Amino acid sequence: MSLDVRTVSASEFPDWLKALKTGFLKPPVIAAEEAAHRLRHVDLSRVHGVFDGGRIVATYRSFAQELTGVGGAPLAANAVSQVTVSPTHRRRGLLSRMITADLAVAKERGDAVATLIAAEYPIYGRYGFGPATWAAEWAVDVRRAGIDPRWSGPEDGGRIELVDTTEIRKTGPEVHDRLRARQHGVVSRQTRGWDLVTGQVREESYPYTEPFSVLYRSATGETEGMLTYTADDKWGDNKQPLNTATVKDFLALTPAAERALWHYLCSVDWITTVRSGYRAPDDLLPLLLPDPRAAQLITHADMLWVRVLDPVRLLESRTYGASGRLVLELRDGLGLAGGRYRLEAEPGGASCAPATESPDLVMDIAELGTLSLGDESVVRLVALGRVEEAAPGAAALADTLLRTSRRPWCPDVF
Ligand SMILES: CC(=O)SCCNC(=O)CCNC(=O)[C@H](O)C(C)(C)COP(=O)(O)OP(=O)(O)OC[C@H]1O[C@@H](n2cnc3c(N)ncnc32)[C@H](O)[C@@H]1OP(=O)(O)O
Repeated sequence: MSLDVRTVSASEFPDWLKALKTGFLKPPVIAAEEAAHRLRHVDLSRVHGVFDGGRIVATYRSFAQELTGVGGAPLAANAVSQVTVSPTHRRRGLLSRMITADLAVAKERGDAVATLIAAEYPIYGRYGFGPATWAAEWAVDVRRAGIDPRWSGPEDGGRIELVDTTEIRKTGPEVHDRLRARQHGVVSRQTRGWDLVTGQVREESYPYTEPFSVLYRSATGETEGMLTYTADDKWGDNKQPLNTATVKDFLALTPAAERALWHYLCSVDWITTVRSGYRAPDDLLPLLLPDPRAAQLITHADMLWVRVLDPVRLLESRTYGASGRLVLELRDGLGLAGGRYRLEAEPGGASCAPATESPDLVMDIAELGTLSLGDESVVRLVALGRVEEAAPGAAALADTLLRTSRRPWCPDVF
């Protein structure tokens, strides 16, 4: 029987969710209320399923997103999510069928990039995605960190306030939007995401524990940071506290807010371990501790993957720390964004246009995705054999132009 790839109707959506749960190894049941809530937050014209007779055996969804590029300009992104193929139908090319069709539509629509968080590293490179941001997680042994046990709040005139999650639901989106305007790698967060992380909507598929919530307000009263965390209420023998605080959401708009919120969390009485959640690999956390070795790196892995659809828009919309000219030859097996482009970059702006002269650098489109947010070194990619340096010195010049002093960060999993 032939397999039918098509969009899903509202009445088919609960079955689509069951197929999604099957692919993600979650119990394949869905409460009517959860299905109804999820339905309100999807654009069904971008929800695809593969039908085998009456059964949905693969799921795929994309949605409109904004990704902050280097320098703060938003890029229109096709966010790819909820990709599954049931174990009965794996490795017959179903993912390839769904994603190649969707990327072509995204290109047609004019999206600059496609984005996703990869469940497993080896899946998406073949479709032109490259890892563009990385995430690190630390476990801090608070007792060894050397923080002054008498600390009682920021010394810079700022304040840390405990608030209810209803306040986070109100204030959080604005903090996130302000962060997005200044931090490359951040993606827009969906309303449903805010409802779930603040417990406004409870679903069986999203186990929720009410977190502790704090805001950092600067000396002038501006809200410049928010933190939510849970604690596990654990005690050891001999009545010693052994509590782990786990960060759920940590958004800081300024270094002062970032320092104050970490200092606060590492100073809560009874907390002996802090798990940081996924942070940028150059987060201030380890180095702001008097003894950075108290922070053990427990995760270091790829986070946001980017698939460039429009190299001209990507390269013209970002800022550059230096001036230079490079001709890039991009190879694209899906025929969406390949070609030769001349980039003329200056701190004040850049132009990028199709070119005919010989290239300085030759790479697959996935490598441009990896370089898209300024995180990776072209010199390193040349050393790995993933970028060809056709003109001597071009890789070093590209690093001077493309890399950023602070690393990109994507706080959201979608
Ligand atoms: C953005 C997100 O939603 S991430 C979530 C992704 N989903 C999951 O991880 C859930 C569990 N896994 C699955 O549902 C499926 O295995 C999928 C969706 C990852 C792959 O679906 P399939 O239909 O089996 O992929 P498809 O047959 O199109 O494979 C295309 C190619 O990718 C390769 N591939 C697919 N999945 C994987 C994987 N997990 N690891 C390594 N290679 C893989 C295939 O071998 C094939 O290679 P080839 O072109 O050299 O022959």
